[in-house]
Amino acid sequence: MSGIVTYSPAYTLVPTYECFNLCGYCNFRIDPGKEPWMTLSAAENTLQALQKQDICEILILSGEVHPKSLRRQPWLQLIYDLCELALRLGFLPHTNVGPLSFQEMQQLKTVNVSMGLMLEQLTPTLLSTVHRHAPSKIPELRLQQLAWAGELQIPFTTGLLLGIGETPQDWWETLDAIAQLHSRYRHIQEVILQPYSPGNQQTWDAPGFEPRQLPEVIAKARKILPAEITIQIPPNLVPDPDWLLACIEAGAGDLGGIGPKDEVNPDYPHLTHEHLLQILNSAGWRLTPRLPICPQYDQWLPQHLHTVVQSWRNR
Ligand SMILES: O=c1nc2n(C[C@H](O)[C@H](O)[C@H](O)CO)c3cc(O)ccc3cc-2c(=O)[nH]1
Ligand SMILES: C[C@H]1O[C@@H](n2cnc3c(N)ncnc32)[C@H](O)[C@@H]1O
Ligand code: MET
Ligand code: SF4
Repeated sequence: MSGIVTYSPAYTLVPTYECFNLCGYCNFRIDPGKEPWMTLSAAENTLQALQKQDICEILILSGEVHPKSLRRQPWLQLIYDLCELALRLGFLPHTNVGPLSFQEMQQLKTVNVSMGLMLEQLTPTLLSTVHRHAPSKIPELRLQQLAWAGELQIPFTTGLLLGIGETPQDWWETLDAIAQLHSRYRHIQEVILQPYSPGNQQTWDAPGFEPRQLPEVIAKARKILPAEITIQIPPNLVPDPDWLLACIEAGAGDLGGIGPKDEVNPDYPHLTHEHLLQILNSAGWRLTPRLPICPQYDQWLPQHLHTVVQSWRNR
């Protein structure tokens, strides 16, 4: 078999690393109040330097401020302003900053071409293990986000974090839940199958997800999810080229956002573009850049976003 594999040329902006959750596998978070937040002028300098490069997507990825904190509103405002800035400089923002209220999502819809939130895993058993100190990872809360994104017609990315203490049966149940929500709203663009990969900051001591298992999971996910949902895998977390190709053969059609730094997994740098191309081409696959929104969702965009997306499609 052969065909096309896509990726999104992306750069990640981090409004803040501080997070009130303490997921056992996280290598991203710092304690609240430890570091100042990103400033708009720093972001503007960074983004201006990127304008000369072939980057389309700005991924806004953040640690979380508690919904009841007085700092929640300024935090959301910063995220909004960063999206607006990215748009003004010609980029397409995709925000993944944890669970939001319906109103918060509604606001961010006006400055994002798509948004995302990983379900991680729906099994409640993780609430007494890796998610014991992570109220944002309550399964019902995350499912609610997917339903709200559907109601608001936000093109959405979700996914599973594999190897955090769940069983294979749990994978199929989480995938079924995504398929069901999608059949109601038709808003899921892509599902990320993310192998948990240990780093040197996390509190949980466990080996990573075995990447050799990934092709089987992809093949079964491909049967559970409808064909219009793309399965995405992060190539930097599948280190062996043969397993990477096996994942693609099994039905993973997208490699996600690829940029200079994987902020979530800083210990796993991406291959160079040339190396990745060489691996894929050697097996007959073509690697093509894509936008963070699929064409079938363009009609869901507010007019000002529709215009920016059209100009990217015409490049
Ligand atoms: O570089 C990364 N990009 C991540 N992305 C970016 C993603 O690959 C792209 O932003 C989407 O495919 C949209 O183009 C996420 C996006 C989401 O909506 C939800 C989770 C992730 C997780 C990661 C991640 O761990 N590392
Ligand atoms: C942004 C997304 O990154 C994922 N994430 C968080 N920590 C890790 C890790 N150690 N390995 C792989 N993925 C991780 C979670 O699924 C989160 O939702
Ligand atoms: N805090 C958000 C979440 O876990 C996004 C970043 S995770 C490193 O969903
Ligand atoms: S994974 Fe996200 S929610 Fe969990 S501690 Fe890290 S930043 Fe916070």
